[in-house]
Order: sequence, then C-alpha cells, then structure tokens
Amino acid sequence: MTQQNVIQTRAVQHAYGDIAALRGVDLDIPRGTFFALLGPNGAGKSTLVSILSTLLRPTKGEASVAGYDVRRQPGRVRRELGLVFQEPSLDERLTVIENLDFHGHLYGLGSKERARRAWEVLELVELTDWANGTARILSRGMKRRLEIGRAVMHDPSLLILDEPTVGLDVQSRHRIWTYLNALRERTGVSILLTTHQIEEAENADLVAIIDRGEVLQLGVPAELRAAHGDTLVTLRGVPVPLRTELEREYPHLDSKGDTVRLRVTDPRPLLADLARTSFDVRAVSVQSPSLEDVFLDLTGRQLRDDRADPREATLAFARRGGEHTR
Ligand SMILES: Nc1ncnc2c1ncn2[C@@H]1O[C@H](COP(=O)(O)OP(=O)(O)OP(=O)(O)O)[C@@H](O)[C@H]1O
Repeated sequence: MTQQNVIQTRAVQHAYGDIAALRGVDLDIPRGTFFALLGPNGAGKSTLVSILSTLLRPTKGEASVAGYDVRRQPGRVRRELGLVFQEPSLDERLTVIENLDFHGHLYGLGSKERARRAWEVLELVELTDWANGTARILSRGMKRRLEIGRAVMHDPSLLILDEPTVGLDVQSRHRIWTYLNALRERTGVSILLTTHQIEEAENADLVAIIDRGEVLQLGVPAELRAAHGDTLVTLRGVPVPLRTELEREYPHLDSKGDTVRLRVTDPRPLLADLARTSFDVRAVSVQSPSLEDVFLDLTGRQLRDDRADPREATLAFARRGGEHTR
C-alpha cells in the first residue's frame, strides 16, 4: 500500500451477522485531503470509520491508514489517528488542560512535549482562558472544540470526525469549521469527515457518496454536481407568448402565474435563447445543483430520509460504540 495515500481500502466488506454493512469499498485518498463520506443513516459510514480506526475488523478486504495495515499493524494505525466521535468522550472531572495532558500521556509524549502541545492546541481552539476549569462547565460547542484539540495532541496524520457537529447550534458549527481549517493550514493534517449534512461535504476536497454499503461516486464536489445534478433556472415575469415558446422547447417546465422553472443540465443554451428573444422577463435566477441533487440522481431517493434524525444517529452510535469496545 502506498505511503502517499492517507487512506487506502481494497474491496472492504463488513457484515454484522447476515446484514451486509459494507459491500466492497475501494478508496485511494491522498495525504492532506479533506475527505467527506456523505450518505444517509445506515449507509455504512460508521462501519467504515470503525474499520479504519481498528475498532472493527473487516470481514473481507484490505485497509490501511498512512501506509499501515489495519489488521496487521493496528498499534501503528492508532498512532496515526485522531478521533472525534459523535458521543462526548471527555473526562468531565478533569480540567481542560488535564484532559489534554492525560491524552498526551496515553500516546507516550514526554512532560515538556505534553505541556507545549497542550498550550498550542488550546490556543488553536481558543480555550486558553479555560485551561484550569473543569471540562464539566464548558458549553457543548466548547467541549467539541476541546475534543478536536485533544484528538490532534499527538500530531496524527488523519483526523477522523464522525458527524462532529450533530447537536450543535449554527454558530458553534461555524466556529468548529474555522478551527478545522486553521488546523489544516498549520499542520497539513488529513481529515475524514462522515456526514449527512450537504453543506459540510460541499467544502471537502473529495467526497464519496455512500449508500447501502457501496461507494456510488467519488470525486471533487463541483465535478460531481456538474456530472449528476441539473441546474434550476427560474424566470419571473414571463410574458405568455414566451411561455408558450418555452413549453414547446422544454415540455417538462413547471409554470405558476408568470413564473417559470426549468431543470437543465447546462443552462447556457437557454440563457443564450433568452438573450436573443424579443420578449423581456423581469428576473432570471440560476441555481447550481447541490450534492443532494447528485444523491437523488444516483439513487432516486432523498439523502435526508425520515430516519435522518441526529438524535437517532447519536443513539445508534452509542449502541454500537458499546459493542465495539467490549
Ligand atoms: N452493531 C451492529 N449490529 C448489527 N447491525 C449493525 C450494527 N451496526 C450497524 N449495523 C447495520 O449496518 C448498516 C450500516 O450501518 P452504519 O452504522 O455503518 O451506517 P451509518 O452510515 O454510519 O449510519 P448512521 O449515520 O446512522 O451512523 C446498517 O444497516 C446498520 O443497521
């Protein structure tokens, strides 16, 4: 397996009894990448994360992290990983700095190195003023920031974030992304994010769309959108003769009053036609496709189904977490 890839998997399968959670996953993710695994509940994201973090062995296939094999070199793999799971995992009785120090100790860092790193990460996640307070008194968003800081204490190659912003308000989410971007800039750490939030995956360098244990598509978000999503063009104040003309050309258009909506793969010919016509329209808006549209195009289903409830996802992970660590 190449050292250039921070994550590499070959035909990885995993079954829980007769439930096939992963059905042959192949990934080559270069070092330094911000990689998002986007899929609905039950797609197989947490199973893949558990395999990469050596909590679960693949039923079949090979996987490596930073060049180390998850089956044969689990200790080396763990050294390369920083983990932030959905479930809070701080020791609430310890102070903020003690949480960091304890983690550094577990990873074999010397006391000077632990102190240096702890203050460095506290500064990064803007918790320096809270260093000596107990973790219990922190807000939910601050706890999450501390968990991220703790995960990078030992300078890992890959930071794994399993739905890290579930349950956080918009402002806290935003701050978390600010810190993660600063962290990437400073350290070049690779990030694996699992999410069913489109907005989070849109910022990734590479996205894998996963459903029912299979990677349906892997690529740069903009390319996936261009290849699979239709652009929505909305025209307002459309005169009746123009609408009739458009209906002839685009039989699937949707019209209400003098507003017309059309979904097209490439909006340019339509916009050129509009520029040439003698009729005026009041307003034209062009809305690019989202990764949600890509998922719909690939599966015929919405990404956010009825079960995509963050509370349910948290409970599901808590249940599985218990099983993994036993
Ligand atoms: N411990 C387990 N025992 C039995 N089945 C499981 C277990 N963990 C997961 N599964 C099943 O495996 C499939 C993949 O689940 P997984 O949790 O990996 O998906 P996910 O994309 O992470 O979903 P979520 O967002 O809900 O965590 C699902 O059908 C799930 O019900």
